[in-house]
Amino acid sequence: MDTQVSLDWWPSPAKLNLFLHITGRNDKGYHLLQSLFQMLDVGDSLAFIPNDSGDIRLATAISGVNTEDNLIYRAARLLQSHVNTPQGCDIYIEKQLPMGGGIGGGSSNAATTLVALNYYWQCGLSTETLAQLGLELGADVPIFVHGKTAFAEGVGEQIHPVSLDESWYLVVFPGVNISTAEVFSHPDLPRNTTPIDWQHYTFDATQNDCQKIVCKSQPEVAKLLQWLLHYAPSRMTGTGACVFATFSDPDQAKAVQQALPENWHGFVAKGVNTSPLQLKLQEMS
Ligand SMILES: C[C@](O)(CO)[C@H](O)COP(=O)(O)OP(=O)(O)OC[C@H]1O[C@@H](n2ccc(N)nc2=O)[C@H](O)[C@@H]1O
Ligand SMILES: Nc1ncnc2c1ncn2[C@@H]1O[C@H](COP(=O)(O)OP(=O)(O)OP(=O)(O)O)[C@@H](O)[C@H]1O
Repeated sequence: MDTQVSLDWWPSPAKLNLFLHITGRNDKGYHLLQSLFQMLDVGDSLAFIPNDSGDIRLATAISGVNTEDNLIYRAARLLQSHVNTPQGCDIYIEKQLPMGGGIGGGSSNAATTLVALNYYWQCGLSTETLAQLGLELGADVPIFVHGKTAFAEGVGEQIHPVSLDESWYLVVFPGVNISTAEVFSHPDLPRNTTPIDWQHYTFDATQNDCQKIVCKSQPEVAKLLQWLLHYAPSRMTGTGACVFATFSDPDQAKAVQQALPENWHGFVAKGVNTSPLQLKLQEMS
């Protein structure tokens, strides 16, 4: 089979945390957050060929990630056992997003897998049920299943969709990977930011509570942030390492991208209120 022409690609978009406040911890030690998740129109792509054998096979390997640990494989297995289907799948991956960048690559891949296989295997699960299932794989999976730009609270499972004005983002990876678990276990991480009323959100009155300790332990992130701040309002996303700069005009974002020093790689993306994954699902239904 010529897979190049016959594969039907499903988008697996990136997100930005426009702000990230840590307001406490739950009884499992997980951090309670408030965050504004901005969906982007850029990301990875996945394609699925269902089979009757029940095997889940990753046709494309991700360097440094074992199949059993890959969130795509784990999402497929989780759904398969939840609905007890005899069906399996071959899964193709076009990876674009840097791993450990704070832009949600792995979580988004898991969400796309749940949504697409729910469609192909005709499981009939609701978006809410898929989101609850996704939470078993990672805190950010539910938000990607819903596929809406949204305020999120709790560990990311309480979601309030919002409609933001059109913005463009230059997202830059400083070339260092950051472990989410390490940031959350740092003794100096602020953990008691006063909760805000998300309906009165402004960029200037918010922050990323992880940014200070990451900038201290990874000077390259601090350097990148200082560089971008000369051009536009900028902030780290998630637990790093990517930093984004915000523009109302895509040409300005592209001009700054052109000016990036050689060791930093960035992409320009549009902020969207509905994710490309949700648009694909609507197109298929
Ligand atoms: C900070 C965010 O990037 C915001 O988008 C996410 O909430 C992180 O989500 P994620 O990468 O899906 O993280 P997970 O894979 O669920 O968790 C990785 C590790 O980070 C810690 N963790 C994660 C999320 C959270 N709300 N509190 C935590 O303490 C836990 O030790 C966990 O074992
Ligand atoms: N399909 C996948 N794509 C990317 N990473 C994966 C995948 N499956 C498992 N992982 C593991 O998850 C780790 C975190 O990757 P990911 O790209 O989700 O980080 P992130 O962008 O920091 O996410 P977040 O913003 O949710 O914290 C990787 O280092 C990798 O070991």
